[in-house]
Amino acid sequence: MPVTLVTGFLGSGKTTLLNRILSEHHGHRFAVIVNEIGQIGIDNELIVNVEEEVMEMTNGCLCCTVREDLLVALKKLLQSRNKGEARFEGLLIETTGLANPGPIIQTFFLDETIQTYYELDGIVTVVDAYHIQQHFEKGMEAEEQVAFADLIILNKQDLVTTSQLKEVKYQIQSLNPTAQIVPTVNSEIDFSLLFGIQTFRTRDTLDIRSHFPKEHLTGVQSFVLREERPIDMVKLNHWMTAVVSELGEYLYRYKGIIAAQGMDRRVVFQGVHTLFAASYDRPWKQEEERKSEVVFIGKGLNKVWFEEHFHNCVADH
Ligand SMILES: Nc1nc2c(ncn2[C@@H]2O[C@H](COP(=O)(O)OP(=O)(O)OP(=O)(O)O)[C@@H](O)[C@H]2O)c(=O)[nH]1
Repeated sequence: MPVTLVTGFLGSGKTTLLNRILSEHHGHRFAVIVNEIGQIGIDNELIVNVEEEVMEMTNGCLCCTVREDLLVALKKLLQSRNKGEARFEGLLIETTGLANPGPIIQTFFLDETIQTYYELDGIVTVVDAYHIQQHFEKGMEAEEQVAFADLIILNKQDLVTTSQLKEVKYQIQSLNPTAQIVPTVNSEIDFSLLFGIQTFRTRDTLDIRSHFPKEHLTGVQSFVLREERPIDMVKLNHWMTAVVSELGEYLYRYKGIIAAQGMDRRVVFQGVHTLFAASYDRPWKQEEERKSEVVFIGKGLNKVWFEEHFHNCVADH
């Protein structure tokens, strides 16, 4: 069961998106888990025509206090699916103003049942094109949310001019060079884009979309490390373990394709904060240049230091 995490700043258009998913006839059935701080739960009244399964959690912020709740909700959904009470082919989890998706992601890797039945597919962030500048400037968690996304729904396109939209797109892409950006009005996105993102599996290319990374006001930046010589995986693993334990808090996202020494397959490695995983991917193609490329997105990172240490992971160095 593919699972998509949906996040975004207050008022950016998440509920609008979910309502569309739940009410439009698109031939797919999705289950939705929503989360809201406080007693009066989210937009339950707003979630109309609930053919799909909606579960609500009202126990505070999803990222810190209710992981157990999430586990319970996930299992409940599975049970009702197995009993034939609910039919769905994908799950969306809506989170409120999430700054660190790590604990939620972890939930999908730690529990055996969950691991067997669910597959975390990707992270979608809804951005308010009109207000995002303000959110960035005030140093709110909007930058983090943009930084860890795989797909950005750049909503409220109707409220900005073409040149403003272009500027916002440029800013977002320079913050997160690998995210796909889709401008929308009323979160009207092609639903097929929300599933099958497959970040947490492997992808064919790294899709570095921006070649002009820059440092943002609050110190969030991105950079790409490249190496043409084969990498020693033991050294890389050793170094990355130290990096995430030291700097995990500041590392919003990192993804890479590694050409490992003595390995005919590509190694894909990626992580969010302290969670990182490496896996074997397809074999290198004959005509393909075997090189390693890793994107780091984080706060206050010293690119030169990263470069030096990455180069130290070269085999026989
Ligand atoms: N002009 C304009 N308004 C929009 C658009 N998308 C959503 N809105 C409006 O913006 C407001 C907030 O949208 P919601 O979908 O409730 O946003 P949300 O992210 O769920 O908000 P929270 O639940 O507060 O986090 C609503 O009044 C929407 O009708 C858009 O593309 N253009």
